[in-house]
Amino acid sequence: MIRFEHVTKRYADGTTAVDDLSFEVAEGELVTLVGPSGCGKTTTMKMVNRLIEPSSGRILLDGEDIAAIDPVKLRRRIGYVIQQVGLFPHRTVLDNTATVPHLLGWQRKKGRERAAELLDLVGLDPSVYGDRYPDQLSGGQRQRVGVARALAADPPVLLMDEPFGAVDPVVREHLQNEFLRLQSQVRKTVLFVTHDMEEAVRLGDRIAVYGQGRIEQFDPPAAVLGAPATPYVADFVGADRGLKRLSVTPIEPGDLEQPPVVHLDDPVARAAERLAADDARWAVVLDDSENLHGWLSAESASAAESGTVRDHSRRMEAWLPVGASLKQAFSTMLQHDAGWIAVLESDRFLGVLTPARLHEALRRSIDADANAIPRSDVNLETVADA
Ligand SMILES: Nc1ncnc2c1ncn2[C@@H]1O[C@H](COP(=O)(O)OP(=O)(O)OP(=O)(O)O)[C@@H](O)[C@H]1O
Repeated sequence: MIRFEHVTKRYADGTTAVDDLSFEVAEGELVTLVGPSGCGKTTTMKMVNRLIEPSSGRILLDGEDIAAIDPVKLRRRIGYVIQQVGLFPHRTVLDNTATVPHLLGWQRKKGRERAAELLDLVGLDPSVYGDRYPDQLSGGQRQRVGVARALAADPPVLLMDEPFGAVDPVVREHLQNEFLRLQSQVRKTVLFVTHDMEEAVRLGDRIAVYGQGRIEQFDPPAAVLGAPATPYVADFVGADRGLKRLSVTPIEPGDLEQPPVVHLDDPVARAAERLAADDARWAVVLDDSENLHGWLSAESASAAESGTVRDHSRRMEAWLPVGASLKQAFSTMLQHDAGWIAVLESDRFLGVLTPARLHEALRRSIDADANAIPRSDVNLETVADA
């Protein structure tokens, strides 16, 4: 979709901002460009919509050399979101969002309808926010309007230059999650500039890690974290990359522990025997449809004199779908102050993740990436401590 072929940008003062860059971004892919200040990320991005012209090399959009496309027409195919959102202060949120449809000559009504639809999509109720002016919004809300505006004419490509850089970390994480949800619906081809590795890892299908004017590594997040291509990348990714990996490592069925399982209508005495036989401290409780209900402790089962599991079990709120990240698992454990969480596929109970299993999964994933083998093939005995 976007292809850089040996692109170099040398500014008039002799600064080489980008040096012989070649890479390709597939349709519907989100690539994050990450690197220290001044390494050429913004220059790379601005060459795509011809705000900056390359000194040599060429850039293709859908196979077409962009040098041959009229810049104004080109920019209509490319949404652009920047940190200083650049909303028009004297226009309402709705009118700001409809800017591009308006420039494209859409009828006013159609443009405003589309704008309202997009505000809704980015989580701003148009009937509440549509008639406000930009200075009547929070920073996070203004960023959302910026994203809605960039999407208004439904461009296939989005360029985003530190779009969430100016908001506090909590709002930022919220915007990132919303943006991921949005992207799963609209599937744009996205170049996303950030200098925050955590953001690059959370959002990118692939990450381009920049050194001075060059890409040092161009890989999916797990590979960048697990197998940094050069000492520079390892250094940039940081010593806490094990921690960052949590957000890109999914829970797999092989990570789970299988405690005893009992059912709601089982006599509690039988459940107690089962727990004693397995020498287990607790059992998972399922209902008739094999859906998770909660748990039963060995202590309350053996103390019970009569009744069914239903009478002595407790509900379990801490669960996640298989495929959720280890970071979500960790955070769910903390939130519920739980020593384990249930992992489900649709509604079906698959097993439980404990802190020890979580740590094992993390160690396995590091070794799997370093040796390019599946996680299930990793022999933990031979894995060095993460
Ligand atoms: N108009 C210009 N003239 C001369 N040098 C420039 C110009 N614009 C950018 N540069 C230089 O080119 C290099 C790359 O700049 P660029 O803005 O692409 O970096 P960046 O990675 O986006 O940095 P940041 O994260 O700080 O925005 C820097 O050394 C910068 O000083």
